[in-house]
Amino acid sequence: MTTAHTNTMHTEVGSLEVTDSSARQIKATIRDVSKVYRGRTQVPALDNVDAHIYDGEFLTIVGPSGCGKSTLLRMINGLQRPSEGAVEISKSSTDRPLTSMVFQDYSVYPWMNVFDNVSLGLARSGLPKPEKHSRVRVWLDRLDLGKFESAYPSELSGGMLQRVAIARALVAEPEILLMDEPFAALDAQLRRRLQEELLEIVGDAGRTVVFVTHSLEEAILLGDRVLVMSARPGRIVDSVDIPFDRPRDPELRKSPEFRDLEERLWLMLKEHATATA
Ligand SMILES: Nc1ncnc2c1ncn2[C@@H]1O[C@H](COP(=O)(O)OP(=O)(O)OP(=O)(O)O)[C@@H](O)[C@H]1O
Repeated sequence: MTTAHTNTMHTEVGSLEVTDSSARQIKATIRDVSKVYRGRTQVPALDNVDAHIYDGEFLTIVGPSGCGKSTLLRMINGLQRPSEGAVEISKSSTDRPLTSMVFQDYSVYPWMNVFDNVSLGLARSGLPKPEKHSRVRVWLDRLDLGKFESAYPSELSGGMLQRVAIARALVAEPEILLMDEPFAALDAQLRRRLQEELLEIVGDAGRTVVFVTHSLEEAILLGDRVLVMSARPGRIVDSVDIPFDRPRDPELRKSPEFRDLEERLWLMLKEHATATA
């Protein structure tokens, strides 16, 4: 059966499904989602993806190149429709957007200064101007951009541009923050710095985040749970809970438990690395 992407909104928090013993509330359900890109050739990108996103969790997604990770994020934020199946998001508030997305390529507007780029996140919020401005300033400070609010993108480094994109996504306080390899274009040092900043930002707030990455280390360091996908057409082959408490010290990456988990995920990826269509 072919069903359109719905982003169904259950407005009553009390109506949320609760399924497991730890009573995690489900924020979104990806129900039997398949996607075939139809052009001169047909590209099956996702095959019957079934998954929950829990309220307040930091979910990371890993999988071989081209397995449909970005496609899945685009289905969650409604940029694309599934060929089959549906994505349902439980909305808890009427004045927050369902999702905001951060991409790998910074996606900031070169003709707007930092302040205006971040303000765009609130363009449809309906908030009065003074409140908008104070919320923008909170996030500029939080992401170390306070001194650069009048600067233009051409004056900023890659790391700062990505901070602008993250601030713009966060200022909107989306129900789900979607991040598609947001640090992939940064050099190793900057990538670590931004990982650490993100750890601090999410550590205290119980935000719902879905984060796609090629880096298993990043997936474990940041995630509460890792979804492992197979090669194209992507399926979910496993969901692995990350057993480390928060706040997390980035030094955690050196521990034997961390390295064991990384090895386990690597073996899973290797097993499912070959495309089947
Ligand atoms: N608009 C499109 N039209 C046709 N094929 C597409 C389109 N977008 C993506 N694809 C194909 O669908 C498959 C999944 O792409 P997608 O970008 O979702 O994978 P990914 O896992 O995010 O890739 P990567 O790891 O390289 O970032 C790939 O084979 C890609 O070439």
